[in-house]
Amino acid sequence: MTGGGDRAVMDTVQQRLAFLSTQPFTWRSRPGPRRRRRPPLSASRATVTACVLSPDAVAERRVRVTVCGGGSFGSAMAFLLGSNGYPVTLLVRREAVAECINAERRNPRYFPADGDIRFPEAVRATTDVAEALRDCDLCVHAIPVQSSRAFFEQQLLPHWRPGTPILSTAKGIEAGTGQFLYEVLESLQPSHLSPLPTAFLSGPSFADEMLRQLPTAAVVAARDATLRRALAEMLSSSVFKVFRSSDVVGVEVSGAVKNVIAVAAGISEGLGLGMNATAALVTRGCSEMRRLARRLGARSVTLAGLSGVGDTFMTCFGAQSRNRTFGFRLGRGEPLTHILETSAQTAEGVHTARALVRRIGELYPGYQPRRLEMTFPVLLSVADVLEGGVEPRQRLTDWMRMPSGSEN
Ligand SMILES: NC(=O)C1=CN([C@@H]2O[C@H](COP(=O)(O)OP(=O)(O)OC[C@H]3O[C@@H](n4cnc5c(N)ncnc54)[C@H](O)[C@@H]3O)[C@@H](O)[C@H]2O)C=CC1
Ligand SMILES: O=C(CO)COP(=O)(O)O
Repeated sequence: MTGGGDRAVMDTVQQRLAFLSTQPFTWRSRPGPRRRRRPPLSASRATVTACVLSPDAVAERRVRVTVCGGGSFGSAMAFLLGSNGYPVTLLVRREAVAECINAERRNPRYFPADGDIRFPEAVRATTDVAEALRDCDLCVHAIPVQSSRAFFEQQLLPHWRPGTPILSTAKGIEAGTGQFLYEVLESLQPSHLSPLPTAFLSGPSFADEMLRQLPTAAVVAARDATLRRALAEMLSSSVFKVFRSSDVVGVEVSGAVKNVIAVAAGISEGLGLGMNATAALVTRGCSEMRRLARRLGARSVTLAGLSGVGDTFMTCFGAQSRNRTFGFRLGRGEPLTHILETSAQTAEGVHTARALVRRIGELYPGYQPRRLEMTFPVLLSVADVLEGGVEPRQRLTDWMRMPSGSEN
């Protein structure tokens, strides 16, 4: 900026900034047309319970946490909450894993043997579910979706103290029922006990990066404002930034659907179709995610947030994503059964893609199959490919030939 006009502009800007810095900041909402907020469908049906995590207990680190599931994300959650000073019990399935965690402070399967990552002293492990849940004030659920209902019914609920909040981190749809995990939890509301206070954590958060204490941001969704505030405070640290949301449906639907889009992105890369095709699939997949989630009552802003496009971008383009890797191997021509047999960890998108076919059919009852295919081409194509009925490349060719109207 050298001209006199530019200098005048700069002077004005500086004067304005100097003026503003002397004024107390007050937020005034701009008058505008009144918007009617539509509550998420199931929010209106849900019972909101009082939060049992008192601000004092949170601030004084007195909340006793039990993390169910000693896989990669359960370990990352135990590490995060233990590092934040809360006493954590990690419920694992194998005695040898519990012993290694207690003796060496590392999970033998997920912590590099030669690395220096160690659980803080606040974390201890057990295989005994009764012991793990006995004095628990907060239960963090990190077990894959397909095993969740059986775990809740057979292990968690018999030992659950009424009122103890459950924070779910699993992302997917139950194959047998077509239910998202928030719906599974709603369906389990024990009538003889007080309702389950539930919350959901989602967002772009690879477990491995959390263990290496790399900066991560996520969103915690709950219908109870006190619960989400307490959880956000417990989880937040200098490397873990937590946003809050009341849109449980949006956070849960996007967290599940992004795994299917990641399988599509992986297939595209495995086929060597190039970044143009992959970016197009991911973008259109996000439109389908938005359409489906809105149908279920989600808010658009959630789908544009961390659990929506944020996690979708990371999972679709991050090399360590298991869903993307699954799709990549499929695109390279490996048989599905072989990939399933040799995948050590959970790729939730596989079951979720198949369950979505049923769920989409239920949500759009008047639609003919062809119309559904035009409405959800990416999501339904992944299911078709996984069912083995169609070659991935053929599906993409079909999609390219479909009429494309306005972008929405
Ligand atoms: N790994 C990651 O970066 C992230 C994973 N998630 C979600 O967290 C959930 C769990 O994923 P991961 O920990 O990555 O999977 P994982 O495959 O690493 O581990 C799953 C763990 O669950 C345990 N498990 C399975 N069935 C069980 C049962 N019936 N009872 C007790 N334990 C059981 C297994 O023993 C295993 O330790 C998934 O829904 C995933 O989408 C969410 C965010 C990030
Ligand atoms: O959900 C995840 C990170 O947010 C993990 O994705 P993957 O299960 O594809 O590895």
